Amino acid sequence: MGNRGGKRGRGGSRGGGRGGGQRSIRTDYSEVPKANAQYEQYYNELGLVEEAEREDFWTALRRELPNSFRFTGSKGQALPVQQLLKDRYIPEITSIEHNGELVNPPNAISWFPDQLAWQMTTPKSVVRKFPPFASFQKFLVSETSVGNISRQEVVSMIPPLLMDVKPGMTVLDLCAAPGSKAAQLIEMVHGGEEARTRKVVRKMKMDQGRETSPDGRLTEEQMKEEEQNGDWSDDGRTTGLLIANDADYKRAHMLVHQMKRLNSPNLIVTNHDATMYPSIKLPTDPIREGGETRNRYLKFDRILADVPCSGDGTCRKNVNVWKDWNPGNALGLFSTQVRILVRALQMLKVGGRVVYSTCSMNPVENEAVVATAIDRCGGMSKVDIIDCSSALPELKRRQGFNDWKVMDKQGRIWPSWQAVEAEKAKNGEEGLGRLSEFMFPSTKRAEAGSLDRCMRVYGHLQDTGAFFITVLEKKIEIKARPEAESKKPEPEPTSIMDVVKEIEAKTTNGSDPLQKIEAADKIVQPQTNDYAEGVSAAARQNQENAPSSTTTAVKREHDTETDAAMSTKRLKTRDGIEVEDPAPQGDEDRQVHWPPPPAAQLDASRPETQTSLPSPAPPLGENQKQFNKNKQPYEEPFKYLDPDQPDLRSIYEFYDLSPVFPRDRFMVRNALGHPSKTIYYTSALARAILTANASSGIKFVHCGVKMFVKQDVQSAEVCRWRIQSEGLPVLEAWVGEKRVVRLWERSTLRALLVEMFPKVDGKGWKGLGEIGERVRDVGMGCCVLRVEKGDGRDSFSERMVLPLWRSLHSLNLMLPKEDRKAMLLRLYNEDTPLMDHSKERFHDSKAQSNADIKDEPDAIKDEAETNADVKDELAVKEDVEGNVAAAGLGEHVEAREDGAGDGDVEMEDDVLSDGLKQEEEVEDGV
Ligand SMILES: C[S@@+](CC[C@H](N)C(=O)[O-])C[C@H]1O[C@@H](n2cnc3c(N)ncnc32)[C@H](O)[C@@H]1O
Repeated sequence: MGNRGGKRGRGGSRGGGRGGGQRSIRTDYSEVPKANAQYEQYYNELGLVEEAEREDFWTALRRELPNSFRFTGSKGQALPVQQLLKDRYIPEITSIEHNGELVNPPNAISWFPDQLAWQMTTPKSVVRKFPPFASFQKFLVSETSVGNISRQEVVSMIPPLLMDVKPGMTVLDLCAAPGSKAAQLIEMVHGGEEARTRKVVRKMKMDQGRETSPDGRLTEEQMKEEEQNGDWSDDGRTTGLLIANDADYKRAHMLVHQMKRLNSPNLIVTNHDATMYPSIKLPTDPIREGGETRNRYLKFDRILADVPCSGDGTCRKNVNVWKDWNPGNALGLFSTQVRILVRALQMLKVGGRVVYSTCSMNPVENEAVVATAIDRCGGMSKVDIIDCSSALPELKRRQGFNDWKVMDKQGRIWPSWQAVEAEKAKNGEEGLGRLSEFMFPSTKRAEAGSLDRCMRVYGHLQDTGAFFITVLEKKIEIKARPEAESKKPEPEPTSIMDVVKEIEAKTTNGSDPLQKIEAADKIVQPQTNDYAEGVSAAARQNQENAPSSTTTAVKREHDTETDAAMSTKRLKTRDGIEVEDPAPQGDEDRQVHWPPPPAAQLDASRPETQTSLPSPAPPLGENQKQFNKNKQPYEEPFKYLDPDQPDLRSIYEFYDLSPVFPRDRFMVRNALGHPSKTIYYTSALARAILTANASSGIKFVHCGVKMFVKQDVQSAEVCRWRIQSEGLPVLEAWVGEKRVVRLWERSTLRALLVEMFPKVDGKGWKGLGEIGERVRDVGMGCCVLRVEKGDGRDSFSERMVLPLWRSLHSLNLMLPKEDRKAMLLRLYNEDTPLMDHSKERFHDSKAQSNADIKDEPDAIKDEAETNADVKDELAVKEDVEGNVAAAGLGEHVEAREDGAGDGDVEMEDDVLSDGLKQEEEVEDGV
């Protein structure tokens, strides 16, 4: 069920739904009774599927969910991994017998592009435990941990596909944790990037006469043609952005963990309540510099609202749905879902798309939400439902409902709001309090008759979970009515001129009391507290149960942020009523979000310059942690380095970094802005956003790819900053030849993977084969190891780039151990133990000569540093746990005791890089 926070919502669950990390404890699926009278009665009476399909529908829902996974499409390296599945594991799996029958191998999902998504009928629980699957299971786990595979439920892959994301777009995922769809979205944002940047570099080298015969042989004309089609403005790097958000602090950090595998400099993670997601400021338009500065706000090309929901479509995986399903779950979430969708539509560009999705089958959480949100935004002339019936042609689906009934929390089923009102008048409100008019179909609303363009996917159609998806397009700028007004007829259109005329007509002599300006009411409707009793009750409950403890804090922060955003676009009438200044509406560079999110209470009396923004965290002493009023640790600020900063200059020089590579995107995360341990890199747009919103109160929890990490060195000539493997794909093409080592033979790489510190001094280099001489001469410090493609038997079919460290006596491939193991398995089908002879050598050398002993300890430290990521993850875990402890979230315990979902607790363990457990987290991707 959706993350409703409150007593049980934070980590607990009352259903099997999604939204709060709730998942069933690992229970034997077959042992759980799969019956729930209300669940079955409601959906049968609703006619969710036709009579003839009903049995198939319920039979599928009672069967354990098949296993599914997806290859990372944007990573060149993921494609050979996909090939490996076909060549090595499928033949292996087809020979396995389980329960006396041969196992069905994984099949590519027909409607997913490029055979990147796969499904197998054998449930995950069997693959995990049955010994003959051990090597396949190891493959899945290790490739998942390095980002080549994502374990994701099949139906969860649909919404991102329908978003039609193109590289260069700005995308927002409002409810993103644990991040399976966000991972899909960031892959799309990076689509084609690897090939583009390689082409740009090749062309540059050709222009400089350094490369005459490029592989790929792109002619000038071809380059020009491609340039017109792709995202080439930043030398082929994608200029797009994904902001992935989750209201739950702990889950936002899980999201970071999940997304980090994909190493994107174009990703920002935030931690806000999506119902009042703050407007994100952009840097002031340079054209206006020197003149009047006007605020600009980011609007998005694509937004995903994969909202918290009751999750009753996940009963094939979350067995608790059967036990816990009750109609109140959906009724209580309706209001939050509407608010999230309306806020998404407000932040969308005209012409942009919002995809609304749930894994619930209940029309109250689906069609009713879509209809209400469209209605609040002014109807279908403003927001249209896109007909996706011809998209993903092989995907079997059903149309959305134009008509439905609603089950109240006592299990009575109501055909219409009128029937509810009649019952209320006759017998009182008992059991009807949560119902609202907006949960029912209405022939009066503009969307009537169009809801069949919504998309429903059921379990029996292609052996999956169930999902609801709707694609909305914003036709023109909207002014969403606040909830309080939704029941009222739309006010007559009016303009600021009417207000001005009325003010003039009512000019007073100074002693008269100020009079009310009627025309202003048509622009700004006075807010009342409830727009429908039922909804307000649900809204109140949602407010109480708001996810995590962020809500109150966000509200304050957001109020002021919104205030600031609004201040330039509002006029104040003489009686103190604020009205909208229509002029800026037409002004293209002002991104106006109107009205403010419903919960934001604007304080009109506050002068524009005065804010109550959360004060930045005071400077911390080492190892000190400071907590905000919600007992969450302050996030370290994001500080960009001056391109001429001395550490950066030493980096440019040592690596002979091309001057073309941008130098103003390096960032550190500490209040002083000093490069002390790690230097990150972000895209230009991410930089613009982090800088423009540095003191806005927006809670940015992650941005940037680790590019350089500080390292002890053995000589003053060696750069103290080594290239981190995450950042290497972005940087490698721009590193000068003097720090590049090339490798062609499989056997050479194998030796570097197995032996952690092969010897290079003395005659040691001779044992390193083709790279021996080069590494002997390259000079100490970090280098780029380029693994090149070739045609021979001992050649590679894929190109790879890895960071290498040359120390005084040895070499070290700077990869975490999990990555080494994953590569050994992928490239050599080996589970060989890694060898580390450095300690023995260190002791030998210590016995022989003191002069030498500096080297190996440093090398050992290198390795420890190589695992800095693992350490960082532990730090995240500490933060997360600190937060949990500080906030006193006893709910986790309660959730465990009552046998409901303990997903969050389980997921924390995942952060410990325990491959098997990690797999569990990804499994949560619905
Ligand atoms: C269904 S899950 C999202 C799954 C995710 N899109 C994925 O594909 O992995 C819903 C998420 O919404 C978050 N959430 C709940 N209420 C929210 C709110 N008001 N604003 C933002 N996020 C919220 C929950 O913490 C939960 O992580």
